[in-house]
Amino acid sequence: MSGLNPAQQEAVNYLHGPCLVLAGAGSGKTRVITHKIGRLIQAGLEANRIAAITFTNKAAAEMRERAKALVGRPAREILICTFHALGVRMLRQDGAALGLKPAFSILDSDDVTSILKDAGGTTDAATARQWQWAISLWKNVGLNAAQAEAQAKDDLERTTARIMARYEERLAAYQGVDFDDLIGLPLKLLRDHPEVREKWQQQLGHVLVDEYQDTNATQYELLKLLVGARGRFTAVGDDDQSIYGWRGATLDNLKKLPVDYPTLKVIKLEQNYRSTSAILRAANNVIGPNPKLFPKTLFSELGEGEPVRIADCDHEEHEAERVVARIQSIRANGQSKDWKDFAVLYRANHQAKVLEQALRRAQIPYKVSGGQSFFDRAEIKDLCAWLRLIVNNDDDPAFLRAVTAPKRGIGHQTLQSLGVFAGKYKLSLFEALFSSSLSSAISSRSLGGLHEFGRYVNDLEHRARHTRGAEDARTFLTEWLKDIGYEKHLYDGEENEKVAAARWTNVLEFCDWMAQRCGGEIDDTAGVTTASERKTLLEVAQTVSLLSTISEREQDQNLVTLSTLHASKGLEWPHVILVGVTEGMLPFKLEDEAGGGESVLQRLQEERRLMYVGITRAQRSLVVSWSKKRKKGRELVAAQPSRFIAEMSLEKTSTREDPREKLKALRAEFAKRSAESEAAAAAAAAQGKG
Ligand SMILES: Nc1ncnc2c1ncn2[C@@H]1O[C@H](COP(=O)(O)OP(=O)(O)OP(=O)(O)O)[C@@H](O)[C@H]1O
Ligand SMILES: [Mg+2]
Repeated sequence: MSGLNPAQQEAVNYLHGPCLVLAGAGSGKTRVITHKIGRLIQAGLEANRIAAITFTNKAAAEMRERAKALVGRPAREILICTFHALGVRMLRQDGAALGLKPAFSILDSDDVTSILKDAGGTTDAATARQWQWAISLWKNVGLNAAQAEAQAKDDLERTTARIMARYEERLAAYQGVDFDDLIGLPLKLLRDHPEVREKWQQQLGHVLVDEYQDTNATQYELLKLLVGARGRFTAVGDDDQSIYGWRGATLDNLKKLPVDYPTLKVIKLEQNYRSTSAILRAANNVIGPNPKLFPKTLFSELGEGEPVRIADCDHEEHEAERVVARIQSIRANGQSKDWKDFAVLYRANHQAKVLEQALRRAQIPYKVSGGQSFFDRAEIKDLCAWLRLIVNNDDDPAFLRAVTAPKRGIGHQTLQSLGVFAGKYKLSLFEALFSSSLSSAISSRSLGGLHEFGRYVNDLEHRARHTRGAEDARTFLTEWLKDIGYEKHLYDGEENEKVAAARWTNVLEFCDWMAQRCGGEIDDTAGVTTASERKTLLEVAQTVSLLSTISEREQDQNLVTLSTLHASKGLEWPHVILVGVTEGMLPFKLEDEAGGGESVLQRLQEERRLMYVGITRAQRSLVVSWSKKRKKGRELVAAQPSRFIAEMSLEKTSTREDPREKLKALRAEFAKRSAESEAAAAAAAAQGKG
């Protein structure tokens, strides 16, 4: 119980009923979850009967580390994962009740787009993505295609609902599930199959949920069915940090809890342990104008600290230069030595580019989180497609990708004929390939190529099933890449040799990572299998498509973080710089998109929460920067500081950084450095002589 205040202790000790911890940023909610895991184990609950649900894989990995430090070995048996990974586990174990094979495929967003293009008869990706968006929102509120059509408000919605019906048929045929199904199908499973529900309710002794404010309606229903009438759960959250409304998350889940669980114990935490008073005041001022779901007060005992600074910049590049100068000057004056003490946060992914360029020029090491993930790279997607196909032969999108990566003389025409044939006989592409009547549709030469491919996949599957442990996996992967000639394929397909080499390095890194998983050396943060046991390549391949980042490895590296505000949730850094706090960027274009589902006011409130999340990531220093020009398409337009800057109502003690002062400091810094390097050169020369 050390390291917990009385309110936290109360939450941690309340073991046998429903409990909600509702509190502002940095008040130790996540700490309550990790300590409560320890307390539950101490009270005799078996580790494998505890489930802790986090918002991202990365948060799960961190929580597992903390749990390990608290309870030691049993930590590996606790189910610590996202709602989606929990869904995967449930479907692998019990999906048969829904007609799902244990080896079903998880389709990523690109797969979904291409299936929708096909289902809706368009080649336009933008249109397909619009459908995708609408379908996802429907699924998140628990509507199926028929229900969506029944409640459609206009022709567009009706058409989309019909496309959804065709899309769902295809998923069933592929044995594929999309991300929303990872919540929707487990929910259906528990609803419609009492014996499965009973099993899970018996199995789970306590469920803990972090970032509860960002759960959606289906996740809430799933949670309810998992915990059953006993309601042994602990949810922690902060209504002021709800920032995924646009993806279907709803604060109704907070309002419903006391109604659905009349014995709910509500605990509030008021002390913030993260930020200085100056930072906390700015945060409280910003969130002030939002309507209050629950009244909250937050205080800090970390002292007043540095004033929050505002940086007025001329344009984006100028902003990026000042970010660099800020980081360098904090390091120069000895306040922080580590790169990992810094984070630069922004509203939209595309804002990272200018920052990356400036950091590279200054040779500052950084990582981009919440941006393009390792698994989104073309070469990694190729390899994943092969692995998916090995795991589930009926995965048509994976088939189409693998059969052309690398190209093996099977042309577009052949694949199209194969597709038509498969459609006619309701077969997957892989099944169709071995059909005896396929020869009527395809030339014998092409048929030879297809059969060879099919036999090769079967052979790989057989070998992958019997490849266990890191060393064998390494051999398998090396041989496989050689067999298919993947390295040559990369170099042939890329004019720039450096780019090809970088892509090949990614491939090797991926294989290494797969091998480590086979050896049980890496915790499986998706929680699909238990960590630390040796696994077969086939088992590891099954979980691959769910893991969206390899960033677990980056965790300990000493790098500056660039991140979207959304991806920064739950994290903290000593020094934070919020960039692009410019009207139109944050809040993001409110007017342009007015008339959507939400009102402009609701959207403004969500943007304000996003600003609050950003400010409250900072522990010791915070700079908020904006620029007088912002990009609108290709043009630069005049811009105003965000209204949130005024809303922070910084007192007079807060400084607006004066660029001239900065320049003076930088010049001094430059002079100091050149003196240092001259001295170093002189010393080296002297040594040379000696
Ligand atoms: N009782 C405590 N004593 C000292 N430090 C604490 C205490 N509780 C939490 N902390 C520290 O305060 C910081 C914030 O805690 P934590 O991340 O759990 O807050 P949170 O409420 O989950 O924040 P967020 O809303 O951003 O997710 C962490 O560095 C944590 O270790
Ligand atoms: Mg937290």
